[in-house]
Amino acid sequence: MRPYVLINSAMSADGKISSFLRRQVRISGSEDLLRVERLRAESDAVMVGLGTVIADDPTLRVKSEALRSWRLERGVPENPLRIVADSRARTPPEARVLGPGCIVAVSRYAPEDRLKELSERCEIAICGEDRVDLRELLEMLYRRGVRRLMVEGGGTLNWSLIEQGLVDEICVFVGPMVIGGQDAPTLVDGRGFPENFQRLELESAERIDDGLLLKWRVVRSA
Ligand SMILES: NC(=O)C1=CN([C@@H]2O[C@H](COP(=O)(O)OP(=O)(O)OC[C@H]3O[C@@H](n4cnc5c(N)ncnc54)[C@H](O)[C@@H]3O)[C@@H](O)[C@H]2O)C=CC1
Ligand SMILES: Nc1nc(O)c(N)c(N[C@@H]2O[C@H](COP(=O)(O)O)[C@@H](O)[C@H]2O)n1
Repeated sequence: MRPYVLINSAMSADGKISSFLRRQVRISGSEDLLRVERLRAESDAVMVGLGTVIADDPTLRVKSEALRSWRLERGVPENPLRIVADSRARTPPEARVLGPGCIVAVSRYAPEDRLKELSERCEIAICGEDRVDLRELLEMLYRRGVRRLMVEGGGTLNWSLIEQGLVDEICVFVGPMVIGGQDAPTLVDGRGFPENFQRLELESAERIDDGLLLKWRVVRSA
């Protein structure tokens, strides 16, 4: 058993989630950022890949006091669990995502000295041999009570999850800009499908800020 997995992202009109500089680009408008906050607050856990931690240094916490109180009233911690997929335990010790409530998922290849240092700042979950085994990680999260997992990128982690059939829904805000560049990260990077592309079903399309919010359901092949 695994949690319901929702990928949320913001991309430019040409499908990029950042520029070739790989630094955070503000694509979402204020209304979309509020929506993202609500999605976080409604999730049991929020996950990113190491590339996003290094590029954006996200907190992955719920910033709105009202939404944190809303969670507490429901008997859950102020913030969802924060998960980082990081096979070799390279998360910088000063990363803002670390602290109580953060799990760094590593593989058995992660060096002992890195694990020792990181384990002072977060919980460590060992899943997989060479790379984090995402299915194993999701099953572990389910056993810990995670029923709804929000994934906030980036393109490499999104690809691995989609390739392995571990995603149920994709929400993407398409912002009013062109970023361009063949080396700029896109919503889904990795190797890509040569054929038998993952099919999606459009659930809704809504105009928000100066862009479009698209919600897609991932179609399971029979
Ligand atoms: N506009 C948006 O909504 C968002 C944009 N971004 C952007 O995306 C870029 C980062 O994306 P990426 O470099 O693709 O990094 P990523 O965030 O997808 O992390 C990839 C890394 O995760 C680790 N990992 C461990 N196990 C893995 C597995 N089984 N499969 C895949 N990765 C695994 C590896 O170290 C891998 O290099 C940044 O430029 C950031 O600004 C990131 C999140 C959201
Ligand atoms: N929804 C959305 N819109 C954008 O324009 C973005 N650049 C991102 N990036 C993601 O948001 C994370 C920021 O997290 P904190 O607010 O620091 O907790 C960042 O890491 C990306 O995952 N998202």
